[in-house]
Amino acid sequence: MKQIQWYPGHMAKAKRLIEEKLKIIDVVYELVDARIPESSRNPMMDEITHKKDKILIINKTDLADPSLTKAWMKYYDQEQIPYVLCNSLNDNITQKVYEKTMKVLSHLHQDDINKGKAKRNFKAMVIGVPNVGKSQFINNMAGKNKVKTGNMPGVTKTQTFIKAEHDLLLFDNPGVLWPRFQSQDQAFRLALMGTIKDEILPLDEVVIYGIEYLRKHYPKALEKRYGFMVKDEMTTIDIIDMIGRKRGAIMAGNEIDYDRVFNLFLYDLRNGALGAMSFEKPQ
Ligand SMILES: Nc1nc2c(ncn2[C@@H]2O[C@H](COP(=O)(O)OP(=O)(O)OP(=O)(O)O)[C@@H](O)[C@H]2O)c(=O)[nH]1
Repeated sequence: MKQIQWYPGHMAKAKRLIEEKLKIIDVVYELVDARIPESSRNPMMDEITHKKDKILIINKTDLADPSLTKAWMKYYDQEQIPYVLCNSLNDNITQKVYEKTMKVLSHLHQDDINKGKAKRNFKAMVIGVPNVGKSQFINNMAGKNKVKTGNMPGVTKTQTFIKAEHDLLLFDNPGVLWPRFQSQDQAFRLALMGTIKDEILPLDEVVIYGIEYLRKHYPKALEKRYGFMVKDEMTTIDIIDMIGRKRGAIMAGNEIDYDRVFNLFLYDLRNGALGAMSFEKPQ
């Protein structure tokens, strides 16, 4: 596979906007996808946020493999990186995010007390690569449906400032950063999760990568979802063909409609229809 160069023009602008806003914020919520926690981090995060306090928000935990999530918790504990596990879609996350924020910012709180200042409302900013759930997280924290969400990379556009519960102040325009491509695996993982646009990598290669990964790590998931036995002698293409036949993705002449198979497989994978699974484990 050729080296992927991906640094869209608007990302340079996004970086500048983030740096501008950071001047007045107290803490960065760095959102990542629990299924690929490291691959969905941005390589320039530390450079952009300098010494700002950061909390890693490990989002979409409902879609991730619980045993691998445990391994990541151990890893981040060892690395002394403060984190919160979130399912922004269904859980009430405000309390735990608030508690972690107070813990991480206790030095600011103490400064205020020492200087005899009134308790301030901490200001937070959400930053993350596309499609990790930044808008959903903010909606959840805000307690009302204010931000538009969608399963398409790059939908977050509007800009306002909102008051979340517990008097936390949150920019409702999250900082969108580009993901990194340091290896082929990383690029494929990001493509599988819908973090990069489907046009960036060849869709057939992404789907083949996904099916081979599932076959190795979660073979039962394929069988359960599509209703056929994955036999040892089957090639990846055989599996794709079987999914097509089982799901009726057939064109005239009894040919498999590969575009439909690719799209339905990726839809299933990204939305948890194949079960909770993760695509990366700590090194
Ligand atoms: N299952 C599950 N889905 C989630 C969670 N958080 C967000 N989503 C879904 O993931 C998709 C992307 O969420 P968004 O909030 O639009 O993501 P974003 O990071 O703001 O995306 P961009 O605008 O592309 O930067 C949407 O379909 C959300 O409903 C979660 O914790 N669990």
